[in-house]
Amino acid sequence: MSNSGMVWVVDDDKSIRWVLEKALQKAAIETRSFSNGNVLLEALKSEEPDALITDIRMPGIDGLQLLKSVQNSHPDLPVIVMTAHSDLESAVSAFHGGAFEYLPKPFDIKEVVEVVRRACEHSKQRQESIQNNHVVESTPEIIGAAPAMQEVFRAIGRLARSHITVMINGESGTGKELVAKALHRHSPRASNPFIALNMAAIPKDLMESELFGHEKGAFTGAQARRSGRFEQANHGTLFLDEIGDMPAELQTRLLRVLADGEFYPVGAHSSVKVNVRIIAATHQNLEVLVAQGRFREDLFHRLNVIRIHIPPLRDRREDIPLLMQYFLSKAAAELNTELKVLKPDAEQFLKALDWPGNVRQLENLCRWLTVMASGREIHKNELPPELLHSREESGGADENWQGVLKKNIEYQLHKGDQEIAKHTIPVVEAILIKSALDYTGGKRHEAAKLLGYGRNTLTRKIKELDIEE
Ligand SMILES: Nc1ncnc2c1ncn2[C@@H]1O[C@H](COP(=O)(O)OP(=O)(O)OP(=O)(O)O)[C@@H](O)[C@H]1O
Repeated sequence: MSNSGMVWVVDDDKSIRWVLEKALQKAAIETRSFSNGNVLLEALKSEEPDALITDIRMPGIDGLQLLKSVQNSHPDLPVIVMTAHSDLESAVSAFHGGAFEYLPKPFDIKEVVEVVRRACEHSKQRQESIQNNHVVESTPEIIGAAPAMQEVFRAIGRLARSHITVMINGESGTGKELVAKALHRHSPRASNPFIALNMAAIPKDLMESELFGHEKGAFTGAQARRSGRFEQANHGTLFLDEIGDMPAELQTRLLRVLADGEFYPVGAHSSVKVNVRIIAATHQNLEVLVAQGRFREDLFHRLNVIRIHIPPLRDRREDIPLLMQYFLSKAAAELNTELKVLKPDAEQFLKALDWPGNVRQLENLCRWLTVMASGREIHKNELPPELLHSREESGGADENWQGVLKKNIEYQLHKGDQEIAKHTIPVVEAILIKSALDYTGGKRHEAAKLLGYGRNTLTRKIKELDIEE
């Protein structure tokens, strides 16, 4: 089995198999495809992937039968079930049949990669914990030298040994879950479960039973009693990601559970008591949601006891090289290949990008580079084309004056201009002096000091360059 993750895909539709293969390979995940479930079940007798993606509707053995069969033979193998959106019934069955995740069609490729990666991670953690003979929560390091990250670390330290509710704010991929795990690990609950649930990833109809569990027969497909995440997190921590996506009725239920410490699973007649620490996270501005009447104010206040803000990556660019080094060595170890090294031109370029997907996007890029870059050293021109272009499209180069200057010089060269330095340097120098004079309100003495020129030099240059004051 590969270290990076091996996923088996079963779908009778060749084009879907092709799309999935391409997307997963690009994300450095190995794939093997099957056009029907029986062949896959046969292959499972001799080999085991990290995760399985199956369609629901297929000729021969269908997705749900396959799920059932795999559950019997390989109960710990994560199965991801794809289904058309209209098929809610089957989605409910899939979820409660024990599918790791359900993916509504038409699916978003990014989402597929994300879910598969999570499934592989899940598999790996389980294998590690089996090897170590006890359940271990993997303890990834949190990298961050930027002052804002140091502030986050201080907050984790100050909150250690506490049971207090925490709200984590930050864009997607900034590391909210990582911080939540760190809070858990440094709490008195560390030896009890950390359970994460992403409100944005679960179909609304399934959320209630996912959180609170259900009794046998509570609804179609509920063949047995199932404990909810609250119960699973008893004495531990429940991480509620994307809390802003929680529907109104559930907000009310959650508030009641937080107040009473007990709840009724769906279809149950007796209540369950739990002791759970809540850590909530969101990329949204909950105050705005409250003002719009989309989030309960009383629940907001209950959750918003302590707030930790994780800044987007573009606001802590100094961490980009550190994170890249960390992820490149992690990817090299995982993939059992040589460590790739970024050359300064590539690093400079990456440091200046905006990273809308934050740390997660950076991590994915490092995996991609580890697999795709041909040599040990990575130059700028070996970066994925979409990254190189994103900069041009967003006009990002304009924010970078060296880039603009470079383009201008290239243009002059192209035109066949002569004595380019002689023309360019005075222009740059004039901008330098003019800005300093504007800044000091025309005080030459101060401007000279700020620029590092002698007073006389500045006077001479003002004259030579014909700068108006
Ligand atoms: N400071 C960091 N150091 C090392 N790894 C990090 C850091 N921040 C994030 N990561 C990694 O980046 C990935 C995304 O982080 P995480 O899942 O915690 O983000 P998130 O904010 O919870 O995202 P989302 O809101 O989309 O769920 C994870 O693999 C995580 O381990």
